[in-house]
Amino acid sequence: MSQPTATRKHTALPKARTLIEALPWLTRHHGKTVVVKFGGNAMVDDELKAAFAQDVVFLRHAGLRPVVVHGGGPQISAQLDRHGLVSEFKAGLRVTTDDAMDVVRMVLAGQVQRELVGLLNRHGPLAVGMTGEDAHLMSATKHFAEIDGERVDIGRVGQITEIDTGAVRALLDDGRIPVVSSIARSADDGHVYNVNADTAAAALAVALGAETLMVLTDVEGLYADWPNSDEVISKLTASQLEKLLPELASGMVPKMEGCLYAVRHGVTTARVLDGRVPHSILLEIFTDEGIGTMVLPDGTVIDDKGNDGDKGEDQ
Ligand SMILES: Nc1ncnc2c1ncn2[C@@H]1O[C@H](COP(=O)(O)OP(=O)(O)O)[C@@H](O)[C@H]1O
Ligand SMILES: CC(=O)N[C@@H](CCC(=O)OP(=O)(O)O)C(=O)O
Repeated sequence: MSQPTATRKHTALPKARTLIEALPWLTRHHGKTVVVKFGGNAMVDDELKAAFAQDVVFLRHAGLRPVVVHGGGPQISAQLDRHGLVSEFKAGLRVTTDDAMDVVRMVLAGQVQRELVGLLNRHGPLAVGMTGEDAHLMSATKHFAEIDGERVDIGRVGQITEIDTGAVRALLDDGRIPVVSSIARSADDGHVYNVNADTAAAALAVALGAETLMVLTDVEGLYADWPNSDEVISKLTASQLEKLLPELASGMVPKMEGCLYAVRHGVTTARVLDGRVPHSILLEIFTDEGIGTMVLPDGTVIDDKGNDGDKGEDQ
């Protein structure tokens, strides 16, 4: 019998290279908890939402423990509008009247969460939806906004006082994917509170001892000089971010405050990603590229090339 003279050229070989590129990241993140916040502004179309669900299921099958916290600001505003209620934001937070609270809860828990759970569960019996009310996941007291040194009443907006991670951990241990709406049970008056989803995601990441907080939004990352320039800050330390905070506007305020809180309380990296890019989660976690903005704890050395102790180190 004759021996083959040359190795056959397999057209699928680049796919193997892509898979192998992911190996160090698979090793690094195995068994780690990742809190992924999916912002309402990033839920642009059905295709993107389906790609988001695929990525999260991929993380789960790759041995990570993903937890989804979702937003829905634009969806809430649209529904309020249909009810003839106006949307007003103060210090980046929705002024939430009792009537608006009913709408917030209906849209987040009844629409956005249900849709994401449905998309994830196309891939198997994985996702379980919950709000902060379930099993005392998130308790809150009334939050007052601070504007120009004044304490301003913004209605039923909550400040998280306690997180009971028991139910989320039980779901993760059972191989499920918790999908959390940012509504908290009230620790002071028996009702519920509206919590900004970035704030909720950061608090949950800390309480779970997550390795990564990933925030998907509708911009490429944190712009150094928004809205004048599209230069994205690729990496910064907690202290560098703290200095920038007073210059930030609108939705970026709770987002970056959340990232800062997370890395100051044990989360290894907090990242802001462009949710409009299909499969941005996989690109960020499993490739050498790294997209968006990464916030690292103080003490991480970032050199001129933007290298640090994360991407590229293990190669
Ligand atoms: N420095 C900045 N870099 C990027 N975006 C910024 C910045 N400052 C303010 N923004 C605004 O913050 C928005 C993202 O926050 P938000 O609208 O709350 O999104 P999400 O629904 O994803 O939470 C961006 O679309 C942009 O308009
Ligand atoms: C208090 C407060 O502002 N809550 C937010 C909750 C939803 C949210 O945060 O959604 P995004 O992540 O899409 O912005 C709101 O009512 O819009």
